Amino acid sequence: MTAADFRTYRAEEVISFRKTGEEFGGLSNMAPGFPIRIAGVSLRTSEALYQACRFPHMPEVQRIIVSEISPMTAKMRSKPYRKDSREDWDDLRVPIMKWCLRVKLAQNWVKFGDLLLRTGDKPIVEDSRKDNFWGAIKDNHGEFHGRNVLGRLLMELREKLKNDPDTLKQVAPIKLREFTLLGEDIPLVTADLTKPAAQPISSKTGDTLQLWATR
Ligand SMILES: Nc1nc(O)c(N)c(N[C@@H]2O[C@H](COP(=O)(O)O)[C@@H](O)[C@H]2O)n1
Repeated sequence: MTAADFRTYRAEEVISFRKTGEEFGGLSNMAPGFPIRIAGVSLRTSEALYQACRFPHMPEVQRIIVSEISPMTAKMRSKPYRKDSREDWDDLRVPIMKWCLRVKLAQNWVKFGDLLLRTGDKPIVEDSRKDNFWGAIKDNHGEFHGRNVLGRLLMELREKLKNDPDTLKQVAPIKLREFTLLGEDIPLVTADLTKPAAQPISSKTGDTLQLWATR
C-alpha cells in the first residue's frame, strides 16, 4: 500500500459504521446475526471466520477462535498466536477478507444484501478509532482519513450485487496451498437455501424502496 491508497471522506457524505447496534452496524464483521456454516462448522460472525483463516496449520487455535461467543473475544483470542499466522498472511489478508464478505453475503442473502443495497451509492466507511488500514479515522473537522479497505471491499461487493447478483450465490474457495477449517479443506460455499431466496426489484412500496422480494 502506498500513500495513494489513502482516502479522505466527508463524514456527512458517507455511510459509516462503528458500533454493531447502529443502523448500518451489520456491515461490521463484528455484527451478530449473520451466521456462517462451512463444512459443518458453525461460525457466529465473519470476524471469527477471518481470524480463523490465519491458522489453517493450527486447527486447535481455529477451534478456540470459532468457539468464542463474542467476535471481539474471538479476535483477542487470536492475538497470542498472531506471530504464528500463516506465513503469507500479510499478502493474503485482503483477498481473504473479500472471500469472508462473500461468504457472509451468500449465507445471509436477504439480510446482508438488503443492508448493502440500502447504502445506495454512498461511500461506505468503517469508522475506527485507530485502524486506518481496514477503516478510516475521523478528525476534528468531520473528515475520515484512511485506507478504508473494509469499506472499499463492501462497496465493491455492493456493486457486484447490483450488477451481477447470480455470481455471488456460490463462493469458491481461494486457491491456496492450505485453505482449511478444523483440518478440512474449505469447500464451495453456497447460498443458504433454508432462508427465502431473494430477487432484486426496484418498485416503490409506500415510502420505502423495496429492494428484495422473497419467494
Ligand atoms: N479491535 C477492533 N474493534 C472493532 O470494533 C473493529 N471493528 C475492529 N476492526 C476489525 O478487525 C478486523 C481486522 O483484524 P486484524 O487487525 O486484521 O486482525 C476487521 O474485521 C476489522 O474490520 N477491530
